[in-house]
Amino acid sequence: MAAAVTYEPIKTCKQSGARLGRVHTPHGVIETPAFMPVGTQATVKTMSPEELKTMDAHIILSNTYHLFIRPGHDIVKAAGGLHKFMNWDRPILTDSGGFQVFSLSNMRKITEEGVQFKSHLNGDKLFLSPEKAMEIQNALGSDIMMAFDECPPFPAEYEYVKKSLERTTRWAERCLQSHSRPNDQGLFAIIQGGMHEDLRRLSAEQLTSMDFPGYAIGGLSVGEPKHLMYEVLDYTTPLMPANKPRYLMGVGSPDALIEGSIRGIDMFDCVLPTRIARNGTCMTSEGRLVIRNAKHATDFGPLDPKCTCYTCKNYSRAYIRHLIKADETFGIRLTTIHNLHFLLQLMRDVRGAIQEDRLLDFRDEFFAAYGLNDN
Ligand SMILES: CC(C)(C)OC(=O)NCc1c[nH]c2nc(N)[nH]c(=O)c12
Repeated sequence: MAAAVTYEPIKTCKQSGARLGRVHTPHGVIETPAFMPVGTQATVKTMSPEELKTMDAHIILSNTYHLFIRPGHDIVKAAGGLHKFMNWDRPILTDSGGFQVFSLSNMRKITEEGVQFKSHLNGDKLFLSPEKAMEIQNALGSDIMMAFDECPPFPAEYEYVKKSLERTTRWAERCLQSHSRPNDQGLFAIIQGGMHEDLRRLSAEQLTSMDFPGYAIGGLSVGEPKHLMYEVLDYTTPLMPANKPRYLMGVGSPDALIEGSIRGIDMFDCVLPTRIARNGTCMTSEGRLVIRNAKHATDFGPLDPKCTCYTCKNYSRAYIRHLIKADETFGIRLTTIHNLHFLLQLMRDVRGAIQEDRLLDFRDEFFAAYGLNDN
């Protein structure tokens, strides 16, 4: 049966305190710090598993809430689980659905028991709870499962955030109890607490006392200024066990991936690269490039001269601009391949810089070329 999910520390960067590691899972190893492409509905939009392997993605993310409402976790289970269903034999992390319910569903009622809400697809009345979220994730068979939490809105009242994190802790306890895998294999808890140091500390202490295999920081990248996110990381990551994976949820942009790695984060996920690709915005070593811009109409060079991805090796800005303007599907496949490769390559470079004890120098070099205020 499935092995546990364990963290193997490899090295700490002498210059920055960032760390190199490996997360071992039943479906393989993840070199960290790592970026996880998001495949919300059992596909990283427009990408085949082979293309994801070509760009060396080690793990992808999928969503409990989305697969629960469509096609239904019973169908995925009948297919042999999510790996088989989507033909991906490397690690999968599933988010627990709590966050999606709070961000997607308009009508919802939160009680101690769980969350009543309406499907954003057809308005059906639905209910998610810690037990239901674990039932769904165990049916999907993901390697890493997230506890069912509440991500409070930003900004939020101190008292609301406090009550919310305490319920999130009680929900995490219930996830542990209802997890069908022995010794909570692969179940990560999510530290909440908003932008308040004492509440982040309270959430971390309550959750680390339950000894989960891994810990995430939720409730960030919710609209707060970047410096505030980094401040929360400065005092929250040291509260997380050094011998367990640290996952910063919903992050992020190139600068946030570097700054988060410097603060000891091991895993990141964000829809940014795939989402902006669909409107033709590309991340390049000189900053963002909006391919629809007329100046690219006769530019027969690659999106990024420094990039080695399939798109940059074979197609020009002029051609990609044409496809995007013509709303040709191949166009967003090419921009998606490039953006995902760009972030996966960035993480390879971050790991290389940690290996050479020079991550702060790397950050300065990257920002000088990319532009400080990317988001
Ligand atoms: C607005 C975006 C999505 C960029 O970030 C966040 O909301 N960041 C927080 C976040 C992302 N995914 C989560 N999953 C869960 N269970 N809990 C969370 O708090 C989060």
